[in-house]
Amino acid sequence: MEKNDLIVPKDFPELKNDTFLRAARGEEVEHVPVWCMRQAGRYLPEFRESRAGKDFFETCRSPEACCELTLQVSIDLFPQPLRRFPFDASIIFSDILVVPQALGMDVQMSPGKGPVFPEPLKEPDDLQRLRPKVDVDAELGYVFKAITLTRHKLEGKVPLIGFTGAPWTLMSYMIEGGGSTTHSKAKRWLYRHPEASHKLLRQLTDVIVEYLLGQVKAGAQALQVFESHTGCLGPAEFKEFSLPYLRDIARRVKDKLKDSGLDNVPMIVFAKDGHYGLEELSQSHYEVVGLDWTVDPRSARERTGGRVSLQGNMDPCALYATKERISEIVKTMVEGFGTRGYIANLGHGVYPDMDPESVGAFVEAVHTHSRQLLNRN
Ligand SMILES: Cc1c2[nH]c(c1CCC(=O)O)Cc1[nH]c(c(CCC(=O)O)c1C)Cc1[nH]c(c(CCC(=O)O)c1C)Cc1[nH]c(c(C)c1CCC(=O)O)C2
Repeated sequence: MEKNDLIVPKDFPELKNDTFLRAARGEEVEHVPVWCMRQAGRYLPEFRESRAGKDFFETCRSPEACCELTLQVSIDLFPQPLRRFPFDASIIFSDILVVPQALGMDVQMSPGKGPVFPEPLKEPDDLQRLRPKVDVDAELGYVFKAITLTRHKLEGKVPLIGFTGAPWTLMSYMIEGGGSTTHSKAKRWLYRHPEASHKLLRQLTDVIVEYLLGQVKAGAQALQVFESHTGCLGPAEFKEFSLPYLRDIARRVKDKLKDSGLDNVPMIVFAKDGHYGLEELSQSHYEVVGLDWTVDPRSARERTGGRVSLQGNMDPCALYATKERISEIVKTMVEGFGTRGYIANLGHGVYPDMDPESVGAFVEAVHTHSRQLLNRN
């Protein structure tokens, strides 16, 4: 790709539904916007069909495939039954592990097992295996291309969210070599090799900042930072090894957007199971804090003191309930958060065995109940 492709303003179609962006900024809305993490995922038969027999990261490297997978759930582009739900935002199809790949690590997606790093980092000396300087445009330009293409093809129907994994979550994958319940190999580094840990976290942060900027230049209208592995840290480790980098990312992305004359975009931080850090997260330069289902909506509002919009947080497993029960749960959730400065979502991704109809019921319940509440006020 030509370098210049990445910075040209691209005459994108005008945005028609900006409810998600308004809610992120705490502005008035006609209904509460809703989207789901992993909304373009294996719970959809059409997704399984398009992905069938194809290597996961090869799919990620194809802008056309990423665009199609994103659009499948997002807009009225395909004839029924392929068109799905009236989500208020779309998230680009990709993965957080493309960043360790850009740093030079091999990552495979093993069907039924999840991500695998054949040669994880074992000791601080292994940091020498990483590229000291990453040319983000060269290594991750395929994501930027996918974003530009998808933004055009969305025809302004809903905004497009870009994303990244946060430094601690990526570091833990790079050391564990895949999923883990204890994260003990990665946590061993925090306790035994704190300096090397900070070195790696800084290196990841530098790449992530460039990566997010590239996504905005390519057309992303909001950004979500996934700190999926907050739950295995305690408050002290979180404050030392996660929070400073999360803050640095938001501050640097915003400063650089300003310096480049680009408009600010709302940023969402989702630190899964990081309830202990809610106060700090709401003072970290993000417009939105994403919540998992272990946090009570009213208490989250109190603890974040109106400083940020909130996103979340229905237990994904509630999608196993009947439609009527889903509707009740959603009603309680929306009442708890209130309709202002709120983006409805699940507390984590949709699981592959979930019924698409239940996702539809969730989306409809958010729109219906929030409209009723707003009309009453
Ligand atoms: C930890 C993490 C990963 N990836 C991601 C996270 C952070 C969110 C979280 O906490 O879950 C983020 C991610 N991964 C994917 C997206 C796309 C956008 C969306 O949310 O719809 C996003 C935002 C696609 C994907 N990423 C993956 C899939 C499923 C694999 C496939 O399609 O073959 C999808 C749709 C694979 C993946 N990628 C990852 C894992 C653990 C897995 C395996 C999951 C499994 O096996 O169920 C790493």
